[in-house]
Amino acid sequence: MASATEEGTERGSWEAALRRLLPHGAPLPDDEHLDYSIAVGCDFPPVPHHVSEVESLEPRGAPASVAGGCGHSLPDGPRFNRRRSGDPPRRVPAERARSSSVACASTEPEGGALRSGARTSSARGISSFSGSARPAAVTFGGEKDSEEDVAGGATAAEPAPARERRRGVCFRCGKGNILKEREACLVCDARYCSNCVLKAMGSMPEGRKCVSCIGRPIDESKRSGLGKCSKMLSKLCSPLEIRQVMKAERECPANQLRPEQLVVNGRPLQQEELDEVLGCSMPPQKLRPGRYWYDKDSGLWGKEGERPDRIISSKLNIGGKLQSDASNGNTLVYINGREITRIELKVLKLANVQCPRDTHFWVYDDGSYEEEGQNNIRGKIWEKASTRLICSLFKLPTPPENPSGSKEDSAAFSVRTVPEYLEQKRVQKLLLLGLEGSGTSTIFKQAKYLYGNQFSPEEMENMKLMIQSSLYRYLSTLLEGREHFEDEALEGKRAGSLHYNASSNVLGGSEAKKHNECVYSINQRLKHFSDWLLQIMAMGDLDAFFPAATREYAPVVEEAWKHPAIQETYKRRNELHFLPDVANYFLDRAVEISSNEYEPTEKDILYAEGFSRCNGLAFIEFSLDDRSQISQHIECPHPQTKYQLIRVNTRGLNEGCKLLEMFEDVRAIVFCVTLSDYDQMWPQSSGELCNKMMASKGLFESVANHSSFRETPFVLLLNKYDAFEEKISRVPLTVCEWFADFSPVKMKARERATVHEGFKYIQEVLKWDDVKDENVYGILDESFYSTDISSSPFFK
Ligand SMILES: Nc1nc2c(ncn2[C@@H]2O[C@H](COP(=O)(O)OP(=O)(O)OP(=O)(O)O)[C@@H](O)[C@H]2O)c(=O)[nH]1
Ligand SMILES: [Mg+2]
Repeated sequence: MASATEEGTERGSWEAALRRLLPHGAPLPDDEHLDYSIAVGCDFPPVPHHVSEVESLEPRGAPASVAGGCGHSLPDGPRFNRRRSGDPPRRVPAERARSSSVACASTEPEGGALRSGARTSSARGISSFSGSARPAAVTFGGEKDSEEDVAGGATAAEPAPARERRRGVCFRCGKGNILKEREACLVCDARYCSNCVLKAMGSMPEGRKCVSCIGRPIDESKRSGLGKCSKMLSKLCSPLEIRQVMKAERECPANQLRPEQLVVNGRPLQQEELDEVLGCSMPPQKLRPGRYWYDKDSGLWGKEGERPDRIISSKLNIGGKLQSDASNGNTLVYINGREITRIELKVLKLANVQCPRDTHFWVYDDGSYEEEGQNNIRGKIWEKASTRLICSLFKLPTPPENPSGSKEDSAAFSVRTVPEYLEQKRVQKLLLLGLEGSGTSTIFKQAKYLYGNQFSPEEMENMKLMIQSSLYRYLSTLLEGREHFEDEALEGKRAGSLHYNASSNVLGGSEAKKHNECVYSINQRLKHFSDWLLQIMAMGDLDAFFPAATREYAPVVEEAWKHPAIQETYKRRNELHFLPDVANYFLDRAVEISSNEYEPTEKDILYAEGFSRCNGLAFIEFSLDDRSQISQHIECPHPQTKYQLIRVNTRGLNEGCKLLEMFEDVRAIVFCVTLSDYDQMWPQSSGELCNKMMASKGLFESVANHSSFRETPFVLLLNKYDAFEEKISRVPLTVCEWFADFSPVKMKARERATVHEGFKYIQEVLKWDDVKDENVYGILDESFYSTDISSSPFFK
């Protein structure tokens, strides 16, 4: 009853107001045909004269905040939003319309809001944003506006207002579908379309937050995305604005961790302790609220109950006393009082540290260690490269190679902000994989040359032996092919002459010889050599004969290679599936290569198959020091981001790819496929031959489906494009059934420029992956970013 009376009064008053607007005596339009006026906000060019400004109102007792905030320009959408009697209350869109009908006083944060529609590239005073109190704004009219607009009085610890969510719908205009990009509020996760985001977030003094969420703490799941710009925002704002907003997002006090959120060695931190952790030269990365343990002497740091996660600066006075069960170890071996975990013990043993049960070690921050009470340093744990590699494989931390104790470094650190510093310290692991012959070693070697790593004398020696022994491998493939072609040719000959022989009856000695020889025939001496070599190859004993046999047989190798029968065989190399196209490059110089004095040139090294004879695991670290075109608009990893390129020999990958479990934490997998393999054959594990491209596909699928890489981005490199181009005119692509939907990166591993471009491309993929990091923007937000790599300048 009461509401019916209210509605009657409301109706009477707006009718009276309308009557005053209409010409005298004009009838009121009936409800159904009533045409509402719509006022739309627009940005006019600035007027040349000064327009006096109205002081903002600060009504006493009025709620001091606005939902769906706005800047100076009028928000677009209806100014009047009158509900007709009888209409059901609209849900989310109605609330949004209400917030857009709110008029804002001109008290936006200093520097001005990013204006709707128009982009301003003027610099904004970020320092004045940070932590400044929220400006008051006046609200007019809407029913119960104050209910959701309480941020002005919010304290940092207050939870964000719950918002009604509808997937894919913009929280402000209510439009959109799940495929459209949305920018999310770091506090309440409200998502806005590109038309509304600047209106809803204003000038973003604390980064991407709705105006009503300013001053509130961020949703912790979004912490790792602080300061990482989205594609959407980078399109809407100028690079300068982006930099400032992202800086504010990273550095404003409201977005920082609070000390009590961190419990170290069982005790919550005080503000000074948190400052000490964040301000030290090696702070923990991606710090999130939680319980941690910290070993002051070694700098080891980890989550409570877990193995060490990293090494941070030592000697920080933070938290409580380190407990023996801090990492939940059960090995009866102790480091600085903490019982270490099984994995740590394993690594210590691999590093040749004697550690029987009940050993108590003191370990210092440089890795030197001694047994408790013995006063005798026994060595340094992380000194050897092999130990560091093992640690990185088992995901155990190692101290930086160049300890940052040096004066220069600490001075540099102190002027940098912590987030910048953290970006720099990141080492992103890239795993390089591919079927044998796919060029992984060549890319690895190119990366080594490109990014300033030298081959050690030991590696050079290995390479030399590898090249020398490969001569025999190539020759044996040719000799085997020769035998086969010879048999084939003689059989044909015999079959052809059967009729002739039968009629002529007798065959003289020279005639018989003619019929037992063909272009593929060789003399007795070479035949002996051929039989010997093929026998060794069949037994898989090639390596046992080298380097001893190398020099001794070099002239025979040369003679065999130059023999017309072998040259004829070489002409049919397409039929010899295991003869690589570099065979002639090395066989032409058999004597020179076999000599003791031979030193492989850079070209020889790149042309050689593989990296070393044992072809095990290899890794290098490098950083890309330039910024690509794409990264100009998107906040990207610091140019000093380090990459660790790990190359694994795929021969070790059989048996369910168990080895791959060690590489769970790689940031990306670079999988190489040789384009020119589409007509090659390859022996499967059963020994049966199959198309090599299909074998590559099989390996790719098994790696891509491996449980360790569910979230890992893959980059597919289609390699040996030059060989492919040459082949495609001769052999139709249709001989292979696999050419479906993938996004290729073409690569000529022998050309440095393309390898460099390739790595820059990989860098971009990682950046996109960072941007879409689901922790940051919500798991279901598939629409948030676009990885349309065809827009990449590196996509050719
Ligand atoms: N034509 C051509 N040959 C290439 C290219 N990249 C590599 N190769 C050659 O292909 C052969 C095999 O390359 P590798 O780098 O050994 O490939 P891999 O088999 O993945 O590496 P390993 O498993 O260590 O042997 C070598 O002779 C390379 O010189 C390329 O882009 N074009
Ligand atoms: Mg190889």
